[in-house]
Amino acid sequence: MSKKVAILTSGGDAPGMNACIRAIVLVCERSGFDVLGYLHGYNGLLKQQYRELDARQMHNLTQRGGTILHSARCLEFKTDESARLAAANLDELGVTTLFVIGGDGSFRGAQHLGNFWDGQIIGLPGTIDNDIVGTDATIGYFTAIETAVQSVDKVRDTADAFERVFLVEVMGRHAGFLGLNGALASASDYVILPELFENEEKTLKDILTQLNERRDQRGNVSYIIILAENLWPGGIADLVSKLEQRTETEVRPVILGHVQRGGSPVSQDRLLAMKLGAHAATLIGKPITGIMVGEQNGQAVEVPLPLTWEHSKPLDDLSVNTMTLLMNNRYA
Ligand SMILES: Nc1ncnc2c1ncn2[C@@H]1O[C@H](COP(=O)(O)OP(=O)(O)O)[C@@H](O)[C@H]1O
Ligand SMILES: O=P(O)(O)OC[C@H]1O[C@](O)(COP(=O)(O)O)[C@@H](O)[C@@H]1O
Repeated sequence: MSKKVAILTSGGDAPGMNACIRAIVLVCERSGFDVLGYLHGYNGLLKQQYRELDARQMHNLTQRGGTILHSARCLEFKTDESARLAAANLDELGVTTLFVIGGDGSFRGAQHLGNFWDGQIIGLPGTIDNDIVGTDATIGYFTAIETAVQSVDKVRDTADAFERVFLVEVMGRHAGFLGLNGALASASDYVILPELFENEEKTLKDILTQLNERRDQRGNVSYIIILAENLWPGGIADLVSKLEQRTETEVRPVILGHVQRGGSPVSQDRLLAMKLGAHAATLIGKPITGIMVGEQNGQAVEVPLPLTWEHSKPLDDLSVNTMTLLMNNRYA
């Protein structure tokens, strides 16, 4: 009997998930394995909702954003009862390997399932947040930076025309990777990130000092602040109003939101997705389970799932130092 493997995508979708599905399916097909795709994350696993996947369906897929398997959050999957049901459903279909493409929450779900299922479980890091330890980057992160940068470039045009202050909110849940690199690559003026945030007063003072210095030296200037979501205590509207009071000028907010999750994946995400997906498929049937396949320094690595979430992934020093030199601590 030929081996049967399954794939699901879970949590926040990320550009490149389709390229990863394709890589897994193509390698499986070469090896003569059957592949099915569960729909809507862990929901599909609980409801036995799936479709069969073969190489023909993978045509023209790499460049598509989103995920053909759909994604979802599934709170009930946290219960033991759900994990037992999922295990029974996998066994009923004869699935022996499950690939979970998602973020740290999805990996917790995979680990939970592993407590009740004897099959092989392999995670692949798919999230725009890049907040997964054990891999240099996650699938979707580069595209999200690109989208943020293109959006800020456009904001800059109108900000320049009016010499206005803009506050742009980016995603990232609790991680500043997207904010930091989006801010740097768009040559923004100031960035507020969860990892570096001290308090409201200090942040407001820093911004005021920098903006006033700029205005003293150059007259009216445009000024763009990048704000990571879920960070400012009173939300973006509160920061806008505090900045308007203190700068005595209009401040306009822009919330980039889910736009950052969409779009055709950039090459870096396609390549990462293909490399990780293809490598993961070569592990089928080997005595290794409960791991994430990641990339570190150009090498594929296999990392035990708990290590991917036990600690927060730190921002890299080079990016932070560059930001300090060119953005937050540059007054002229
Ligand atoms: N502790 C957990 N136990 C079981 N399942 C979990 C756990 N944490 C998350 N999940 C599952 O993973 C899904 C995605 O997690 P979430 O944190 O929303 O997204 P992401 O995987 O992108 O981080 C959840 O909706 C749930 O189905
Ligand atoms: O789509 P939702 O449920 O509103 O979730 C928004 C969150 O999902 C993300 O886009 C991706 O996060 P995850 O990959 O951890 O799901 C976060 O940046 C954002 O905070």
